[in-house]
Amino acid sequence: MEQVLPFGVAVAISSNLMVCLYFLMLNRYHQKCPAYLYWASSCGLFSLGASSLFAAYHLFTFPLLVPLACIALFTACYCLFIGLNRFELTTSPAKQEKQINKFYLLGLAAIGASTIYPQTLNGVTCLLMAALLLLTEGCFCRRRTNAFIGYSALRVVLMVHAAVMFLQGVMLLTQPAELNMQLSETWIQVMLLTHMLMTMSTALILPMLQLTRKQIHWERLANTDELTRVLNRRAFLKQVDLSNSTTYKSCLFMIDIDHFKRINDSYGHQAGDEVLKSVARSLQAHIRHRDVVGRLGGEEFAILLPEIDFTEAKKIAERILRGVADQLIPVNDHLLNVTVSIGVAFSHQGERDWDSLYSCADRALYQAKDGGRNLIAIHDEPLVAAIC
Ligand SMILES: Nc1nc2c(ncn2[C@@H]2O[C@H](COP(=O)(O)OP(=O)(O)OP(=O)(O)O)[C@@H](O)[C@H]2O)c(=O)[nH]1
Repeated sequence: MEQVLPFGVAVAISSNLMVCLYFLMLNRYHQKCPAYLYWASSCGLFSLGASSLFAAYHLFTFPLLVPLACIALFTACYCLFIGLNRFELTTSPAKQEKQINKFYLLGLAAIGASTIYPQTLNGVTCLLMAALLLLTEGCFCRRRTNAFIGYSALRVVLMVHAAVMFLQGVMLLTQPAELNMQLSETWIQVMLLTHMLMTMSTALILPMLQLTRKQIHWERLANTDELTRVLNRRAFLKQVDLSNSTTYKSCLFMIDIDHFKRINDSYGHQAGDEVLKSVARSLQAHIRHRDVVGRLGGEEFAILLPEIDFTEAKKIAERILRGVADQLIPVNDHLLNVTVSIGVAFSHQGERDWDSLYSCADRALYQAKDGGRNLIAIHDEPLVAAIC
């Protein structure tokens, strides 16, 4: 029996331990992200399980060492899933976690049962680990993300690890008992090396994903109007720029709540805020997927509608006018009813830049206000009578 720790096993165990320490350090700096702690546990348990297995086959004959090592290895995969789940990589974290918890308990029972036939223990554990890794991969494969490359790399590593575990499991279960011992050693080495690959890549990928997530969060905060949750003026103008560079045909709605000052004066500023929120929701409910709503300031909103023709734009403006007028907004035990006026301007072939489109839509808006409010005015067209 070889008593010296093979080089591959030693490297893999020590690198897993190093990654474990690295995640523990990250956990200290990101206390609000428990994923790091679970990942550290996963690496630690992997090293512990693998070195216990090695010891059980080469150093001691303590009967419980192999089952305990198998439990540590299986738990390492479980921690890996929980870490990813807490990192919000899955679509419905609570539901997924419940299902995996059940699978984990069943797995522990299966490991316990296979101690009756000790030669099946390693094989069963391998298969259970492969299944858990595949379930983990399956849990977040449908997730949409901006960090596509990072997530794809993570998925590939998970799948490779699962495939290795599966093959090892099948080999261990189908080989005669006398070859099992030899295979067990190979198993420990391959398993450790694939897990090392996985922990190394996730050690690089996870902090990168964390950074991307924070960036997205800050960007969203900077671009959103705090009260109404639509784009703020700056972000809206950025969208206009972007749209101008990709489309020629666009339309702008300028929308202003009628007699909004009266609402503030009669019901208070907070009631006014509720009205602003309701109107913003109503605008968003009546536009197309690619249209963009922004709050330009006060009670003035704008909607940019790219690639739209006259008839469709008019229909959307009518829907908005009707939708807002039909809305009953609960405010201070009252149900308020507000209306908006809409000014519309088109740039059919890119003939108008933003300034000219804005001033045309703004003039149309004043026309709608002058015409009696709750109206749509289209620039260069006769005033549209109240449609609703
Ligand atoms: N509650 C609330 N009020 C705001 C906010 N921003 C601006 N206002 C108020 O919106 C009101 C705008 O009033 P005006 O520009 O006179 O227009 P209006 O009363 O809507 O009248 P018309 O536009 O002519 O129909 C002012 O009283 C502002 O104080 C806000 O964030 N919350």
